[in-house]
Amino acid sequence: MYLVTSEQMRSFDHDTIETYQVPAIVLMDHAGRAVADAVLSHLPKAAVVVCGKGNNGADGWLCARWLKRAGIAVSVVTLVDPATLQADARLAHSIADAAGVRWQLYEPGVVRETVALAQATGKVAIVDAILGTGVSRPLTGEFALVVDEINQVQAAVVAIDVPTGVNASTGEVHGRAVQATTTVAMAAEKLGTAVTPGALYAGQVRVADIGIEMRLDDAIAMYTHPALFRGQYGDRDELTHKGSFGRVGIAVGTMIGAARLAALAAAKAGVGMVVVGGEGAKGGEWAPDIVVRSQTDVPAAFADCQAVVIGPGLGDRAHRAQAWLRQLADCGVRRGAIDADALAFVAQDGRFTPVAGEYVLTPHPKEAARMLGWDVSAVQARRIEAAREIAMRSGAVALLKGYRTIIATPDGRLRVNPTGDASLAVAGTGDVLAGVVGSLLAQGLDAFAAASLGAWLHGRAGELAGQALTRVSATASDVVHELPNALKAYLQSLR
Ligand SMILES: NC(=O)C1=CN([C@@H]2O[C@H](COP(=O)(O)OP(=O)(O)OC[C@H]3O[C@@H](n4cnc5c(N)ncnc54)[C@H](OP(=O)(O)O)[C@@H]3O)[C@@H](O)[C@H]2O)[C@@H](O)CC1
Ligand SMILES: [K+]
Repeated sequence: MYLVTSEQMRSFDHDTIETYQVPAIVLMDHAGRAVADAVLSHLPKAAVVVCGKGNNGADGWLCARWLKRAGIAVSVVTLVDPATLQADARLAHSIADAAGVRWQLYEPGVVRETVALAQATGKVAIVDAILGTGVSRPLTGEFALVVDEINQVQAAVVAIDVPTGVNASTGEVHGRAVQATTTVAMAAEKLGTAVTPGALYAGQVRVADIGIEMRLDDAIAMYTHPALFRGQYGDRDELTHKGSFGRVGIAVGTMIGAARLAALAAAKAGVGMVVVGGEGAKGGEWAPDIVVRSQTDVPAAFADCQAVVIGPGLGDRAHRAQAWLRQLADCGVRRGAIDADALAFVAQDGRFTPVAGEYVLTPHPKEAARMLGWDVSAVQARRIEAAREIAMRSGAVALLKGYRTIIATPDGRLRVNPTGDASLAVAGTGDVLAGVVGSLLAQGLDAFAAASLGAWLHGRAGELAGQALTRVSATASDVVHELPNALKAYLQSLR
């Protein structure tokens, strides 16, 4: 569940080698063995291991030896002349060479030909040992050619640590990347394969314990998991009453449907009371569980709430968001979810107005781009940086929506949400998320917890709606209906 950057990994490798006195070649041999096991699980008759010049390549040479011992017809294609290899990569090559592993120097077409020849005997697997955490620039020349060749042949591809071309820290793709079937990550999954676009290249990620000692602290990113919220959410005993679970205020503007979704979602996520107020509140049709306040003035309607949701369906009333936040703070209301059009009043074109208190901003990539003054394509290529920048500059928790939603805090902590699928790619699901996050904030969770648990529940509800109704037919209302089942899944994983 931990997600590490290249820099963190380098420091852990260094500690293990220097302080714990485990020689690097021992770690790499464990890595080679773990990758060989992953290759064998594809039941190939032959394997082609493609090695680069660094330690990722060293893992590849050692893996080739283990595959040979397992009776697989293995050959290495190397991008550099082994005579020029340095340090541990040189030793790894010698070990493989002494064991009789066959190898040849890369030339364009060689991977394709070697795989085609091997396919005569049965299933073939390719091992990507070209670049790991050391990738530092776009792939060009033979590195680009070999990646294209690997991606064109029909074979299972097992990537060592990260697929070549994926930046292990950021998930950016350096021009092109190996499309892996399986990625075997050493010691911990790299942040770059947890978030998009990197995640789309990694296939199934397995983590191998190769004996690296890791220092785990707040600086380490992780996947959101229910166990993180044990004791904070989900337990209710006989002595609790509606006042124990807070009141959330949902601001209603001109588009009432969005506010209705947010209000229902907030109720299903367990808040003690959902209050709607603002201009559109009185005219709307609300479920009987929703309390409608007659005040059209948002701060006055929500003065006794613990949290607010500002954004869903506000439309052209969103320009008042900033004044509302100030007035709410004066009444002691300093937590909430800010979404949709209201986000523009926190930031636009890179100009930020910081938000004080426990607030969660929930932009989708287009809204994030508008806030930062970036292109949407830049936000999608560098999602971690985008989320971090919004959090740091706004002083609020940023939740950047999309597959593998990223949650960042102003002080640099990071979570990646593992739940959710294409069922959520429909209008209104963002309003549902804002309602859930507001509900959790009103129940007392801090902004980081509310954002990460909110994304988790919302994502799981989306998956469940897709399973019940197909990803094509599932709507935002269906996601609301599945929230109780998402909550059951949450409670079950705490057992
Ligand atoms: N350290 C340890 O003890 C352990 C390490 N382990 C393993 O080692 C991996 C990290 O190894 P690493 O640091 O040697 O980096 P790696 O990814 O092999 O790159 C090598 C060199 O490639 C180059 N290069 C960069 N970009 C390029 C490009 N676009 N196109 C062409 N070349 C490019 C660049 O050198 P440059 O050309 O810039 O001089 C870079 O230094 C890690 O992922 C894991 O698998 C684990 O098994 C556990 C123990
Ligand atoms: K690799």
